[in-house]
Amino acid sequence: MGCCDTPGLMPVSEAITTLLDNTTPLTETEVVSLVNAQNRITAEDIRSPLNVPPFANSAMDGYALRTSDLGESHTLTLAGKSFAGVPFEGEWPTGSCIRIMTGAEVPEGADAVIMQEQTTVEGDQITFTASAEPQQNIRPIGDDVKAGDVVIPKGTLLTPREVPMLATLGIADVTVIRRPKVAFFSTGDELRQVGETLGKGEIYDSNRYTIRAMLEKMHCEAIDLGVIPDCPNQLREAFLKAATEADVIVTSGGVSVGEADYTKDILDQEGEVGFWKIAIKPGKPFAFGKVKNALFCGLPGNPVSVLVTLHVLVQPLLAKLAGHTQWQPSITLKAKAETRFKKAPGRADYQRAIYRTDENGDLLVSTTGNQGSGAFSSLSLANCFAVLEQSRGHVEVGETVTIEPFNAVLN
Ligand SMILES: Nc1nc2c(c(=O)[nH]1)N[C@H]1C(S)=C(S)[C@@H](COP(=O)(O)OP(=O)(O)OC[C@H]3O[C@@H](n4cnc5c(N)ncnc54)[C@H](O)[C@@H]3O)O[C@H]1N2
Ligand code: MOO
Repeated sequence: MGCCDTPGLMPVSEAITTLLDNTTPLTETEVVSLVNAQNRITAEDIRSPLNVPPFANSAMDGYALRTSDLGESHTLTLAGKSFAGVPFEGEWPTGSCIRIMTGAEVPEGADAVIMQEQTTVEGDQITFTASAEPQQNIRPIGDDVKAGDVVIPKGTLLTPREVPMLATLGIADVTVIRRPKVAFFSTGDELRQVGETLGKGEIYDSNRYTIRAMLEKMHCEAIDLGVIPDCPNQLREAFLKAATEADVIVTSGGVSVGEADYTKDILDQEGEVGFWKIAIKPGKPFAFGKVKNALFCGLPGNPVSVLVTLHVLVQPLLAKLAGHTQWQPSITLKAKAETRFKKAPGRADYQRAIYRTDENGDLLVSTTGNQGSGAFSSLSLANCFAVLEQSRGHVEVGETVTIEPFNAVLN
């Protein structure tokens, strides 16, 4: 145990390492058409079947010529036209030039294109008002991609930065890794569905909405098993059903030490507990383990704890399971505190905060208010987490704070 560790609580970095060490990437693949390939992960290196561009073409509307033909007069005779899709074919004599459009194939022998703004035209006599460097305004064959190059490596998430690239290569079908199946349920006798009327002591089940929304943003197949009451037998059944249907089980609630907190006991009975309790706030009683072949992530019931533990702990696990090899945690930046941040040493706090750039370009960060584990309203005001290190106490105005801008999953 290091100097700043808290007895019984695993440091966040160690918890993430353990989660990843227990996660084996999926290997089953499926073929999807390119229109359905967004948000999928490539199962193999994708090599280009062609050069891009596939032929030398013009970057400008103008005239293709041989620079050696530009004599003292700078005037050449028009000998033909090359349009995108309708290239010039045939011979063009010395001393002539070819009208060419952007994207059109450069005629054999031409070594430059002069843009039409740098010409005067009289009948078929084209006078060039600027000189030309060899290869000027010509996009050579294979300038962007060479045939046979690996364009998209295995394990890449296909986004608007990759899908059009595959279209450019003429690739209609993509072999991708199957999506992780994640079964989830909430636990608690107090939980009602939205649309129902609340009785005494009851609240709405919001955690399943958090879990579903984040799983979908993480491109998983989300299997909603509903709300399970605080009843050991029903919980046991839900555990076993989830384990047969999914690669990962995510639950909310019942992982603390209360008399109706059965989740960890059932994990212990039906599977194995990997670890329990992390030095994180919110999210301390997070439980990790296995039920049959499924990984198990037991999130604490408090609504902000659910979002934070999904983000900090479950997200890396799912990225690895999904076979996403380039996945990185969100970037962190340093910002100056504009407000005080209340904190007790002992756990790493993920506080809801808002950062901005001041007139000097410096990053500033302030709290969005109530940091209680159930206070969800301060989340929608926030654009980042203020990540306050485990050993740290209160942060005073002017001190430096590590911030983690919300990534695509939370935006
Ligand atoms: N004696 C101790 N008590 C508590 C400890 C502790 O160490 N010793 N830890 C506290 C911490 S930290 C957390 S976090 C919570 C986690 O408890 P559970 O995971 O057992 O969660 P529940 O008790 O079931 O619920 C906590 C809270 O969240 C509400 N909740 C639960 N599910 C939902 C849902 N689906 N949607 C909305 N809200 C939900 C629930 O009503 C409770 O208010 O334990 C502390 N206690
Ligand atoms: O860890 Mo709990 O999530 O602080 O409230």
